[in-house]
Amino acid sequence: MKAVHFGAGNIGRGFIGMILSRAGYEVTFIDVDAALIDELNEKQAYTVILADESEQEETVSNVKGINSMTDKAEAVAAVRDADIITTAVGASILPIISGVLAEGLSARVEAGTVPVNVIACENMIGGSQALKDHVLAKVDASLAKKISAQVGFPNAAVDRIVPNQTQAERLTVSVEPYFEWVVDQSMMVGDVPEIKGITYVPSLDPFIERKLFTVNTGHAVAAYLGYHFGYDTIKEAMDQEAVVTLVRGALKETGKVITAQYDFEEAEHNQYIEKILNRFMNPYISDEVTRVARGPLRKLGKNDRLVRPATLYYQLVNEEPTYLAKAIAAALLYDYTKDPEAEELQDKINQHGYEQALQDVSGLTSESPLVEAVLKQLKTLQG
Ligand SMILES: NC(=O)C1=CN([C@@H]2O[C@H](COP(=O)(O)OP(=O)(O)OC[C@H]3O[C@@H](n4cnc5c(N)ncnc54)[C@H](O)[C@@H]3O)[C@@H](O)[C@H]2O)C=CC1
Ligand SMILES: O=P(O)(O)OC[C@H]1O[C@](O)(CO)[C@@H](O)[C@@H]1O
Repeated sequence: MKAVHFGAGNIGRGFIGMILSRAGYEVTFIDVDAALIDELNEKQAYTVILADESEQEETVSNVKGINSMTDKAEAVAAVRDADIITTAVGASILPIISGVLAEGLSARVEAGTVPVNVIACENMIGGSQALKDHVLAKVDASLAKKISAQVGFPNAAVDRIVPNQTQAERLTVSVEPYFEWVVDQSMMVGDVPEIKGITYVPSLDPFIERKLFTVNTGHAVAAYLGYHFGYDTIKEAMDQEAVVTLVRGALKETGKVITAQYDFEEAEHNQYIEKILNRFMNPYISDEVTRVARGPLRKLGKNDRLVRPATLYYQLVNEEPTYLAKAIAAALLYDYTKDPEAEELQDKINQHGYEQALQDVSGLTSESPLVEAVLKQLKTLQG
């Protein structure tokens, strides 16, 4: 059985590749990082270490790599012949990988082979569907019809904290013990592969929103406020009672939105929140605030982890989401110069001011009460 995974980075090696290899797949990583691909091909295995007191090590074997920059034809052929295809490249890279996917899937459906599923494992709502849209936009109408019939793009939620790595051995990756991979079965085609570690559900909405608006919202709040208060890592930020109070406050707000919409019990959801706060405090993980805060333009987007739950809070709870508004204000202050999106955000703010910049990146209009709430919180943060 052959798996093709786009993105041999932290989550690609530390989570998705590991699960697929454990399930008996030969895993081919497609990436653009030449040195990483060379090393994967040389060693054909790598180590995953659990970030807890056990420091348990697992060898992930039966893996290889293809550099899609230099060996595009090989990447296309791997897609054509795969039994399952996954991605973890970052939301903004999905349009870029859709070219190789479109060519490989076109060759596949023309040859009339068995159906296949493509699962985007990115932190976003509707990731696989978005990837499908990019792929279909690259082929003619007849191929689009065949691909739609023979290729499933089931949306997924993936949860495991894998920080940037500082291992001496480049391929080695340290990961938190916890993981969850949930896939929307209703969007799949053909036989559903039995893969230990994947949970198939009839509808993904409750799971992706619970995950994105708890794990990712909470992490983003800790990162933007942590950065604002001068901390380097999530752990350092979460060692401050004041930061924990702000993160917990934001998660209580998103919790109200989640339990108002979906069938999660409030008490059970509160336990989920506390478990996640503990994961952020894992002393065996050193996670830079700048990794978790990366891409503030994306993270301030209309459907992303901060603005969407804050907007829903007005609609479903009918109150002002003060903690989320503070986190959005902190995101607007995020000026890390090595992050191109932070640079672009600060340029926008310098040119047009906070209010206009917020509206531009979030799609909120001047009538939205959230804009005023954020500006109010901005003043408190700026002292
Ligand atoms: N690190 C984490 O804890 C988690 C990350 N995710 C999601 O997984 C995705 C990847 O995140 P990370 O693994 O942390 O990032 P990463 O930066 O470690 O890995 C991304 C990989 O994609 C590769 N890449 C870039 N452009 C490419 C292209 N055109 N074709 C093929 N590969 C390309 C990069 O070279 C890199 O190896 C993101 O969407 C993230 O939100 C989801 C859950 C957890
Ligand atoms: O990958 P993104 O969406 O930029 O954000 C970083 C996120 O990745 C994670 O490490 C895993 O989901 C989160 O903890 C964090 O919110």
